[in-house]
Amino acid sequence: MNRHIEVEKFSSDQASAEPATASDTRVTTRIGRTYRFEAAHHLPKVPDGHKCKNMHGHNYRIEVVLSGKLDQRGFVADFAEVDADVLPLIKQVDHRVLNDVPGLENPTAEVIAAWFLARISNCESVRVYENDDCWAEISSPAR
Ligand SMILES: Nc1nc2c(c(=O)[nH]1)N=C([C@H](O)[C@H](O)COP(=O)(O)OP(=O)(O)OP(=O)(O)O)CN2
Repeated sequence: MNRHIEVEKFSSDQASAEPATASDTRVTTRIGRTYRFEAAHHLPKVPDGHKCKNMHGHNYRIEVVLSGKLDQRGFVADFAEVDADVLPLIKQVDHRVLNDVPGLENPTAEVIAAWFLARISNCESVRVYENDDCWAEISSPAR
């Protein structure tokens, strides 16, 4: 009998809940943009004999995620604003030896992801692909 009452209460709570919309101030919306760059690197901290100790290159892909409430335009951020933050960073690494870039002396995918996260406003996470199969992702601490 008690179980029956609980089920009825749950159904009634569900029915009264407002469906969430993108402009609902209770919800957080995420947006993402993908960038690409090509760069050389070597990993100085791997043991001798590891193939990545040698200079080599990757066609990197990075996925940048921002989150927040919608502004009056209906944007978390204009993708053009994300570009304004990220493209100067891409310019610093594209067609470069990453080890020469300040902060990327040990340019693992993990370190590269952290380097971007620290430099992009309101960034929730960055995922760096070294190739189609291997990636590293870093997330901001909960805001
Ligand atoms: N956790 C991590 N592991 C490795 C990283 C890294 O950044 N984080 N990086 C490397 C090297 O950069 C290496 O070049 C990557 O090797 P691999 O995944 O094998 O990629 P390749 O492009 O060399 O792929 P092939 O299939 O060998 O052509 C290693 N580990």
